[in-house]
Amino acid sequence: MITMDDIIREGHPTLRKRAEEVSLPASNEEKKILQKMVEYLIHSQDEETAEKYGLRPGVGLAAPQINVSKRMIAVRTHDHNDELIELGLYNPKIVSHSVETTYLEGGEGCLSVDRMVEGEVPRYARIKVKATTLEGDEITLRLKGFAAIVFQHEIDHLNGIMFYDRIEGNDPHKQSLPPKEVM
Ligand SMILES: O=CN(O)C[C@@H](CC1CCCC1)C(=O)N1NCCC[C@H]1C(=O)Nc1ccccn1
Ligand code: NI
Repeated sequence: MITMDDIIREGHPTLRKRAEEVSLPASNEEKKILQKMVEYLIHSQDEETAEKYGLRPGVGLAAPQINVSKRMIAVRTHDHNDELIELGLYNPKIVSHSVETTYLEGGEGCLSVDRMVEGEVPRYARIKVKATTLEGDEITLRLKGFAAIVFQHEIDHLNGIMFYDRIEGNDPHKQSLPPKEVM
C-alpha cells in the first residue's frame, strides 16, 4: 500500500517535471500503480486506517507525488450533487473552462508540502475534463465547485505546477532581478 513514505516532498525534482502521457491501453504496471493511488485516498479517508498507518487524508493524488512521472491521477471526493467521485484517470485534460474563477476558502494544501502556505489559489469555477478511466473507458466530466478545484490541483501536478505558484504575487515567471541602476 502507498504510505506517506512513498510521497515525495517539495524540492524533489519530479514535482517540477511535465509528466509523460500514458500510451493506452495501460500496462499492468501502470494499472497497478493507479489502483494503489485510488486505494491511498480510500485508506486516508478512513479514520482508523489513516490513524493506523499515519496517512494524511487526501481527496486527490497525482502520480508525480509518488515519483512516477506519468499523467495519472486519482480523485476521491463528492461533486456538487454530493455524489461520490472515486476515479483513477489516465491523461486527464481540461478541454474547456469558465472565464469565472473561484478559490478554496482558507487556501490549499498539498501532501507534498509540509508547511502552511497562505493565500487564495485562483481556479476556474467550471471545467470540462476528458480522460480515460482505470477501466479503459474514455469519459467527459463537467465539474464545478470543490471537485473542479481538486481536478485542477491534480492536473497542475502533471505539469510541474504547485498550488502556491498560483498565489498572487508568487508569479514564477517573474524572476527577481537586481534593481536597475538609477539613470
Ligand atoms: O495533489 C494532491 N494532494 O496534494 C492532496 C490534496 C489535494 C487537495 C488540496 C486542495 C484541493 C485538492 C489534499 O487532499 N489535501 N491537501 C493537504 C491537506 C489535506 C488534504 C485536503 O485538502 N483535504 C480536504 C480539503 C478540503 C475539504 C476536504 N478535504
Ligand atoms: Ni498536491
